[in-house]
Amino acid sequence: MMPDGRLEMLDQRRLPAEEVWLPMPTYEAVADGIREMAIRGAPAIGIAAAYGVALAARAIFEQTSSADGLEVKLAPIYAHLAETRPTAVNLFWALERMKKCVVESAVLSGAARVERLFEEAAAISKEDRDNNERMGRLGADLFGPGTRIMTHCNTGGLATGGLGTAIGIIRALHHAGKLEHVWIGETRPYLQGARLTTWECQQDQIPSTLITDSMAAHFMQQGKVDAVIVGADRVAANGDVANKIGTYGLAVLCGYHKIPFYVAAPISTIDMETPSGEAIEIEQRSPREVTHLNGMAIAPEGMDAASPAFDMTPSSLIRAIITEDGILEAPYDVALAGLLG
Ligand SMILES: CSC[C@H]1O[C@H](OP(=O)(O)O)[C@H](O)[C@@H]1O
Repeated sequence: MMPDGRLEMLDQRRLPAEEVWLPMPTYEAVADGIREMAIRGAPAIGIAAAYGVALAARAIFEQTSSADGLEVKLAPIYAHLAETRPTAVNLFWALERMKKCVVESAVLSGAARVERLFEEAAAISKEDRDNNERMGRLGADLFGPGTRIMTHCNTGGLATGGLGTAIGIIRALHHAGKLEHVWIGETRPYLQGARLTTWECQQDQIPSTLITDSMAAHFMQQGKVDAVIVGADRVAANGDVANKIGTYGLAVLCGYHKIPFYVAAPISTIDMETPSGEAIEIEQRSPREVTHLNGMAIAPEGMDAASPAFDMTPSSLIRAIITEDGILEAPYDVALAGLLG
């Protein structure tokens, strides 16, 4: 959110080559940005959707000179934003929180009510930033000096409201002088690792190496990985985790190589309404994201391709789930219920 009240988002599809800020004048623009992954990352998607609701309320007020009846008038906007991507629970968590704010702000009128919604969206973003810092400190305490971490996808500032989840822990380790190296998985097909995590690590001068997804097992076998830390898009009530495609394979490799596999996730990514990983909807994206790279075909014309954007890691493969309010261990159903009281 710019000082003059305009919303802009860094177009993550253009990184690392170009830093292009996209104006987000309407909730439709926000929805397009989420759907097309200009903005991506579970917490960041939730924050963007929250601002999308506030933008819609401002448009209604400007068009009708009234902020009355927003509870009804915003219903199609919630639905439009909810249809963008199905897996990251943060999107739905943020929309529910904004719905609650809309109801509670009915005591206000006009511009004051609209301003209250922007304040709530800003609060969601700030809370995520603060949560990242707490999660970073808690996670960094798990490791000693000379730690070598492997990570997948992008879970940093581009994906959250702050320093990141898994990358927030990596940053905390680096700042504590305990991080020897980070192995960054490229994360085909969108290349969040190759394009975004590398960009963030270079900015912070974090010692790191980009590897292809197919190299992960090799470096584990070479004894060069002390732990794997990844993010999450949805944590089910039994501790199963949906995260970027390729996560499950890393967890299985960790089990074989006896390397601890950690998930870093804020409480806003925990979904106690979903009993287990089987119930999590896995987003299926365009096969073109697999058959093309920067618009250039890398597979024969007409070749079918699968493009599940996420996979599900069973809780049995997870050493601990690191949240801003504590580090959870199995049995996760008990630990999660205890955390969320
Ligand atoms: C802290 S980001 C969490 C999660 O979101 C990413 O998915 P996407 O890039 O498709 O939005 C990835 O799964 C990260 O681990």
